[in-house]
Amino acid sequence: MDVIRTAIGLMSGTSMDGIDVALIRTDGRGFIERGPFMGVPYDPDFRGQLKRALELSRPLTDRSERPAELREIELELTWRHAIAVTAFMERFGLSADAVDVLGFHGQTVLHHPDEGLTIQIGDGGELAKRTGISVVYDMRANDMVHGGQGAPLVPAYHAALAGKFQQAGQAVCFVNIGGISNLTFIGTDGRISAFDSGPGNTLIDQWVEMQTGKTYDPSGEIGGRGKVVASLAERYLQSPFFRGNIRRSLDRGDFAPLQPEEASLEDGARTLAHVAAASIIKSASFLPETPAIYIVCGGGRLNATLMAEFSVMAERLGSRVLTAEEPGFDGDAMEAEAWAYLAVRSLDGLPLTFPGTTGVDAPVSGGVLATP
Ligand SMILES: Nc1ncnc2c1ncn2[C@@H]1O[C@H](COP(=O)(O)OP(=O)(O)OP(=O)(O)O)[C@@H](O)[C@H]1O
Ligand SMILES: CC(=O)N[C@H]1[C@@H]2OC[C@@H](O2)[C@@H](O)[C@@H]1O[C@H](C)C(=O)O
Repeated sequence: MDVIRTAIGLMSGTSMDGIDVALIRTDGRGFIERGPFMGVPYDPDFRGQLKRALELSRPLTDRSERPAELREIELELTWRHAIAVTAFMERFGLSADAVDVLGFHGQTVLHHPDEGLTIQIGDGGELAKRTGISVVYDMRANDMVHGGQGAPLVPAYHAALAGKFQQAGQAVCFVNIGGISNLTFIGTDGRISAFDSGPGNTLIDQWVEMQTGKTYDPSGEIGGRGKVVASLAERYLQSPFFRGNIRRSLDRGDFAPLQPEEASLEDGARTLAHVAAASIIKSASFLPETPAIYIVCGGGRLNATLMAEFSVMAERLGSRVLTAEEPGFDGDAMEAEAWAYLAVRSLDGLPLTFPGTTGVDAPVSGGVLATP
């Protein structure tokens, strides 16, 4: 029998809004028992430091390079993860020896898949030392070495969750609407097809923050009061990214922010919510078939304006749209759970990525193990 391990996944995503912490028990294969979840938001000062890390990383050409200021931010990020793990274990009454492994994503500061360069800051060795728990980190690099785009990695977990839909003969597509959105299609025959689908919340967040100081559009209510400016929407939707399914993954900076003079606050938020929804539909045209069901995860599912647009577009094409919670998942915890799952797979040398997910030449494992 395969070993069942207890793993905690740690995700600091492209929205840079905080650390998601989730626990699962899994054999890294078909057995998954989902445990508790906790979100630890970043304060504005640290969000500022992460934005600075993106700037500092722009000129880097070697993924291990750490200019002094970037290294300081990396250590601060790592310590914040250690504090988040400790708080999580205290809250849920767990001791360090009850957890086999931490799956540590770190923070993506640069992602140029066409150049084979992806950089995540986060020091796995330091995290293992601080928490007393083994850490699997740097899970994207080996995929790139083998011809993949280094993202998305969550599809292996989505596929493991999709069993019940497969048994019901339904082709299902997970949609993660984070800073960037990504899709995982699982056919009735188990076939996986996955890729980033376009801008998610990042453009909306940047727009709302620039105009109001709020970091996002709560429930999509600002956008809900606006109208779509077709010419602006088209500017995004005519991007070459949507013309072919060659580039499977995106960088946070691939779509330029809307400029303040280009729209009113409300119309800008509405237009960008429309762009986020339409991007998913455009990219979904490259899936092997139209999914019977979309399962929506990530913070974007809480933007009612975006969700209303997406539901209308998807239903017109014959698909049903469910939030992750409707079939019993947790849309906030999904990526952190996935990082826990991938860490366990890494320990067992199982593939993390597949030709149908990152475009890697053949299924490969990945991740680096650090012990306390
Ligand atoms: N209540 C809410 N109403 C509207 N939008 C929300 C709400 N809560 C979160 N969001 C949006 O979700 C974003 C965070 O989503 P999430 O945590 O899924 O992204 P991420 O994991 O950082 O990104 P990625 O998946 O690209 O790595 C926020 O930046 C915000 O735009
Ligand atoms: C390079 C990188 O960090 N990419 C993220 C980003 O955020 C969403 C999308 O773009 C996805 O490709 C990926 O994250 C998820 C967790 C993944 O790898 O599956």
